Amino acid sequence: MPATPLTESELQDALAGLPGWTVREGELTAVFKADRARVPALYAAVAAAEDEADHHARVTVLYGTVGFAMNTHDAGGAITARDIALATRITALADEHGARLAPA
Ligand SMILES: C[C@H](O)[C@H](O)[C@H]1CNC2=NC(N)=NC(=O)C2=N1
Repeated sequence: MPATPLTESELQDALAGLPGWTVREGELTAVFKADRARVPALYAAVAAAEDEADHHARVTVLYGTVGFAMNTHDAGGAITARDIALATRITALADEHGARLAPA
């Protein structure tokens, strides 16, 4: 998958398909409310997806929430299709593990 920066309109189109994800300080970001007991399994599933994609998010685990943030270092920190693809996968895994988007 190319590490080509998305144009602004490409990014807006992609975000339209990723409810709850926003660009914050240059990173594609989302926060989910999660049952702490299910966080380890969610993280393991996300880690496997990251390794499969060779693309990694910064994962922040707080009491009751799990946050994900990423951009593409190989594209100088831009948001690329790799970020969108991983965010899409993370959203599905969060849903599978009972995690729900946290209110903004
Ligand atoms: C060598 C390896 O393929 C690269 O460093 C990968 C690893 N994971 C990555 N993760 C993220 N978020 N951005 C990258 O550019 C990236 N590059």
